[in-house]
Amino acid sequence: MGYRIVVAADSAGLEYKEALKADLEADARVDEVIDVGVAAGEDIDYPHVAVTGARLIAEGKADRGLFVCGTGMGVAIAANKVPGIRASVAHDSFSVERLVLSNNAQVLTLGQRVIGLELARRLAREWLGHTFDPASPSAPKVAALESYEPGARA
Ligand SMILES: O=C(CO)[C@H](O)COP(=O)(O)O
Repeated sequence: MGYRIVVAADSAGLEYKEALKADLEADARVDEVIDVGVAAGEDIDYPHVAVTGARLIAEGKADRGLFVCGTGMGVAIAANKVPGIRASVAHDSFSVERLVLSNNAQVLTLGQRVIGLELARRLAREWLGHTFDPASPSAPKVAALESYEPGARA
C-alpha cells in the first residue's frame, strides 16, 4: 500500500507546494495526496495550514506531510505543536534521510525562499524512499521523545 501524503503551504510556499504535489501524484509510491491549502489567491498564515495538515496525520488520516513556507521553519514549528507529530526542515539529502531514520518524523518541511525548486523536488523524492526501522538503535530515542508528549505515562 502506498503513502497518503498531506501537503500544505502558506502563500510563500505555494509555488513549490503545487510542483511537489504534482510530483507526488505521479509517484507510484503514493496512493493519495491531500492538499489542505493554501490555494492560489488565498492568504492563510503558515501556523493554520501546518496545524491542519499535522492534525490529519495525528488522526490517522494521512501517513506523512510535506509542508512549505518561506523558510520551512514556521510550518515545522507549527506542526510540532500537534501532539505526536515530529516535523523539521531539512535542506540536504543526509538530513532528509536522518529525519526519517533517526527521528521517525512524519513531516518534512521545505523553504521556498531558501532552496531551488529542483533541489526541493529531489529531496521530496528521496524522502519517500526512507522508512523508519523500529528495530534500529534510533527507536529507543524516538520512544524517549514520545515519553515527553503531554499525557504520556512516565
Ligand atoms: O517562512 C515563513 C515562516 O517561517 C513564512 O512563509 C513567512 O513568514 P514571515 O517572514 O513572518 O512573513
